[in-house]
Amino acid sequence: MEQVKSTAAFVANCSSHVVVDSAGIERVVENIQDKIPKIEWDFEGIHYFDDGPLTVQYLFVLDTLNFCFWPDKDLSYDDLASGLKEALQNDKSVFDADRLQKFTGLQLRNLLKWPRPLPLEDERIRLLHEVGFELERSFGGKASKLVQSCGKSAAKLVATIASHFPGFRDHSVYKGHQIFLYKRAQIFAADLYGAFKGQGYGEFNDISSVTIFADYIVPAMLQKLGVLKYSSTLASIIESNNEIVSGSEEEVELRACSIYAVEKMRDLITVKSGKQVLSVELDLWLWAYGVQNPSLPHHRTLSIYY
Ligand SMILES: Nc1nc2c(c(CN[C@H]3C=C[C@H](O)[C@@H]3O)cn2[C@@H]2O[C@H](COP(=O)(O)O)[C@@H](O)[C@H]2O)c(=O)[nH]1
Repeated sequence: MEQVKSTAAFVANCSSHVVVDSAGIERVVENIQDKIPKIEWDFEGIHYFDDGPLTVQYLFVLDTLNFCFWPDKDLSYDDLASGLKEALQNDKSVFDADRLQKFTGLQLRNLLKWPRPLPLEDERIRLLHEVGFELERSFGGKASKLVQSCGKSAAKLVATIASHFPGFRDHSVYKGHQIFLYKRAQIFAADLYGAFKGQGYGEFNDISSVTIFADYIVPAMLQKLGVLKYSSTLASIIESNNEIVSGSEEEVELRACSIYAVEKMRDLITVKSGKQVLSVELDLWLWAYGVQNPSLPHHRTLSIYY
């Protein structure tokens, strides 16, 4: 995760379309008075949880598909999390590695009770096949074995996922430099931490090294709070719902500056209060408020990473 932090800082330092405003960070930290509003993992009550390895399998499948809902204006992350939960409750073997490798678009759509093709449905299916195949080849078919192989290190988990599952390699090249954002791999570690309350499969000695998950909600929330400032061209692209190309300077800056800004916010909280906070906690607070503001304009990029 050091790579995520250092490359996000590189982008923030030579950014052209997005500025991280230190005064905005100061204001937010003052307003929350060093207390991040506490949001419970699964505050929505939509996730599967049974305290065992099947929950790990569920979360890995969930985060394999945890991207790009906005092209269908009625679809949201909640539909995915609750649809997969119901499917698992009805059939405990639905996410077995051999079955993941055979999923079709129509089956996934039916499973989620979605009446039309999902956004990037062919990519979702390709990624499910990849996950089923590699889980079977290297981890006895079980996401729980993948987690256990990482010895309570979230950093090792992210690195292991990125090395085994190409679909999780959330990298970009920006001004000639490779930038690491790892949204879905990191959120899997955070989901384990949140669901298992830091115990068992959710115990990580280095959870503080996880950054925020650079999606399309957190940047919008940071902009609303005055932490991110956009160039007038970028602001008008976002406000008019025009698409931003994956890998473009604008897109990488939106994501990387969000990571950098929240790391700065976290440092400032520590300086002001002496308290250590986790980026995972800041992320859940920002995200939960962001999704409760559906009118918040967010950037639109077709991407398998977020
Ligand atoms: N940064 C960040 N991004 C997150 C999540 C989550 C859900 N995390 C669960 C963990 C605990 C809670 O109980 C949550 O349920 C989804 N997303 C992203 O949001 C977008 C979906 O938006 P909309 O189209 O409006 O549904 C999409 O990019 C999706 O990948 C998060 O926590 N942090």
